[in-house]
Amino acid sequence: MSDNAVQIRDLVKTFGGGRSLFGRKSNEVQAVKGISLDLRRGETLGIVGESGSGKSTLARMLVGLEAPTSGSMLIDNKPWADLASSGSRAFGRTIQYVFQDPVASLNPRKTIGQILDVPLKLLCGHDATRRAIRKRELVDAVQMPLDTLERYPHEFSGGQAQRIAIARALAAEASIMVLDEPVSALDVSVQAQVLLLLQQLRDDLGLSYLFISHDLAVVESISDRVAVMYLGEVVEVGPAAQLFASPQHDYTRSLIASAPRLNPDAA
Ligand SMILES: Nc1ncnc2c1ncn2[C@@H]1O[C@H](COP(=O)(O)OP(=O)(O)OP(=O)(O)O)[C@@H](O)[C@H]1O
Repeated sequence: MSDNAVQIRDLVKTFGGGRSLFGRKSNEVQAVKGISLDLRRGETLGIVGESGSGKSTLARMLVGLEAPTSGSMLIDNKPWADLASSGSRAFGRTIQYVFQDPVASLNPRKTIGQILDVPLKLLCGHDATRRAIRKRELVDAVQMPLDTLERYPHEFSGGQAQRIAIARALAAEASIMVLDEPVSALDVSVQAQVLLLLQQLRDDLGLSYLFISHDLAVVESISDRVAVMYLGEVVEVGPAAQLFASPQHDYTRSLIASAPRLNPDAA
């Protein structure tokens, strides 16, 4: 048994490279190039890097939406391949994904109660009575009023919709969450509230977060440790305060230098 929530070793993901119908070889893109990384239990590990550095590909592999080309992953001590062979239900019970665009991630034709019913029924197998109790607990956990359950996604602001998406992720009772730019679509004041909620939930429920963002200020504020990705590799990983105060890698230094809110000289 490992003490880590997630253990990643020599992970590679290559796209393309196959032959088209006309026999032409498509260009190969190595989106993830041999990453080894641990997410410790109870921590928030920030992942930063510019667009195209492979952050989302890494996230998608972790939650089973994409298969690795090679390497290994242990998620809550379960080998990735075992989760994949057990189907999406096994992934859903182990690791949950929260996306950037909360409104688009919620089915517009269903009430929030019906949306929360899906994981409660399919992943947890709860009966109607138990589901009704859990739904109340979930909206309460994300500090939304009870009548949320009867309303539709379009009735909520971006920040409220992200709280609901977080409630849906909590429904599965997985202890690991991959948060892919979860506050990037929100106003700064709303961002702070959602980040605070995420921190409270992590501490109260003993969750572990992999927190992906372009926004270094957000990552610095929420992360215990930070990993910096560049062209599919992790070039630096360390405690957040240390990494931002004395970055070791040239790429980390240039990333910090170009972030206005972290570097007053750049503004
Ligand atoms: N399905 C795919 N097919 C082909 N190439 C892909 C696919 N998904 C990602 N890529 C490529 O892999 C590389 C990494 O992309 P990825 O989306 O993981 O980066 P990212 O750091 O998450 O970027 P962003 O912050 O813009 O989301 C890019 O070059 C991208 O074009």
